[in-house]
Amino acid sequence: MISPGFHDFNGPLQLCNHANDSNPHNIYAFSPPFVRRVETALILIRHGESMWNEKNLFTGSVDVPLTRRGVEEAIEAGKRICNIPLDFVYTSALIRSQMTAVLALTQHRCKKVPIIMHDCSKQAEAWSQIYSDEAKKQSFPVIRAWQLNERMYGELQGWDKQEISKRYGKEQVHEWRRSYDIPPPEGESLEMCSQRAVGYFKEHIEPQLQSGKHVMVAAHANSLRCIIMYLEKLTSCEVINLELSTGVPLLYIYKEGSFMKRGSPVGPSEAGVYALTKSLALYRQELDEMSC
Ligand SMILES: O=C(O)[C@H](O)COP(=O)(O)O
Repeated sequence: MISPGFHDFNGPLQLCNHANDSNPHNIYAFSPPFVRRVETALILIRHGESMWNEKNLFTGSVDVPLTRRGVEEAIEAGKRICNIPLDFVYTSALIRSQMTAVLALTQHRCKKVPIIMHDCSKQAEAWSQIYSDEAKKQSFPVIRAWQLNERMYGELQGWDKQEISKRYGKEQVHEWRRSYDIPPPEGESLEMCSQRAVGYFKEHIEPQLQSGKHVMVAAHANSLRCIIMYLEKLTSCEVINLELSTGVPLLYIYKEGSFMKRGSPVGPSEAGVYALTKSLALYRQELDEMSC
């Protein structure tokens, strides 16, 4: 199966002759003449339900897998994003976000294979090389980064959330969980988490979007809350009310240096949930034609 053409841009703006450009995804604005402007998709997804979400325990940096329901949420999420173009996938170093990403990607209509990148040592990198260009083309590189991990919950990790509320009071616990700059005991505040998560996003993910690549990030409630705070320019007061459900993909379009939210699928299907841009609708149409 030939996969629909993903962009292969070298930079945010390129000079090109659109008259000869037969790939409908490679183009957006035509002004001024011959200047191509990049418009790319960014999907953010919090992992599906984990075994400690189910038990209502503070999890943070503890590496806990998905429940069966979490697995189902990830597959369902995959169905909702199966028509959105993707080139790169980023996850945290924690298994719950990796399970979510990989399960969701099994549903993608382009049928690419998610391949986990191993770059912890030169040998690991060398031994996981792919030598066939065709196999490379038919894969989603899955890049893991500890910087996208859940905020470190310090001495709350492993404790029941309700029990901690009884012990320290609801207000105190809400402050630890939702405030911007107050860390839980020996843990990270959202601000501290933001320094590494948003730092990584700016350094590694934003340049991919700028160069025309479509990206999915599978991460955690709080590492995503601070990334969304950055994308949507939320204040430290506004971010207090930002809640993310497990396994619900959010779609943003990156264009000319800014991020536009295009929807959060809450219904049972993609239809009427995402407002597809013209280029995303063309990508979907191409997938439809290929599967006829
Ligand atoms: O780490 C955890 O316990 C959860 O993933 C997120 O925590 P929260 O519900 O306090 O945001």
